[in-house]
Amino acid sequence: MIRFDRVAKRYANGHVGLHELSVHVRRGEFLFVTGHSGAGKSTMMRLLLAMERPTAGKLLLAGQDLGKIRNSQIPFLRRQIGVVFQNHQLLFDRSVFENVALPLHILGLSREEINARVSLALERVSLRDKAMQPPSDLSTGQQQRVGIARAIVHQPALLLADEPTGNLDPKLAAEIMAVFEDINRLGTTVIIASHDLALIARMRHRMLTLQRGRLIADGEAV
Ligand SMILES: Nc1ncnc2c1ncn2[C@@H]1O[C@H](COP(=O)(O)OP(=O)(O)OP(=O)(O)O)[C@@H](O)[C@H]1O
Repeated sequence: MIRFDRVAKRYANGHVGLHELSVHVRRGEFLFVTGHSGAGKSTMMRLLLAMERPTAGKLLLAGQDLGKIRNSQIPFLRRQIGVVFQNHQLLFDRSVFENVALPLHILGLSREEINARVSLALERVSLRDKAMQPPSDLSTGQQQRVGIARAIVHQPALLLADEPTGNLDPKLAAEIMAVFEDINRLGTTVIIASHDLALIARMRHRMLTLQRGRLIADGEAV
């Protein structure tokens, strides 16, 4: 599904985000990306979202060459991707339902279709009973699950998460990871950037380790 072929990213200020990264991610995989601050994790995510372009090499996502993608094609690319942030960026003056429905309004779906898809997404994160409440009534872990529901409501093939458990205690972090595993079991490819090696080691998935923009390990965490 994703192929980084000697992809490099050098920013305009001369900082190097990635040096010649070569990685293949199959459809349906669950993958962690780890490494110290500045290792290149967010650069990988931004390249996949076409927020940045490679300065060398070739990056393919579902057959599309992201080095050559036209700006007009980027919104279509992003419809295939869901993104979860550490700071879930919910709107506190709207209900949980309305927060999750936002990406669907942008797609211009009918009211019935929106209701059905939001219900399904809230079901996946076990929050159907909270639909009409504002996010401020929810716990931190529940708010993060609303962020995940919003990221999957348009049924993306790929889910990216950048430090999704950064603010959570270990028990809540493990619960959030279990939600990602459930979503992955339904066929979505999941890529999670995380510093939390203890949590990653318990989960037994493939892990890429980056160091100063270079891939230094690729395999199950031990
Ligand atoms: N927009 C930018 N402009 C210039 N340099 C950047 C930019 N974004 C990242 N970099 C540089 O690229 C390198 C990799 O940064 P990146 O943010 O990808 O690392 P990271 O592994 O996600 O770190 P963190 O865990 O702190 O988020 C760093 O040297 C950083 O300074």
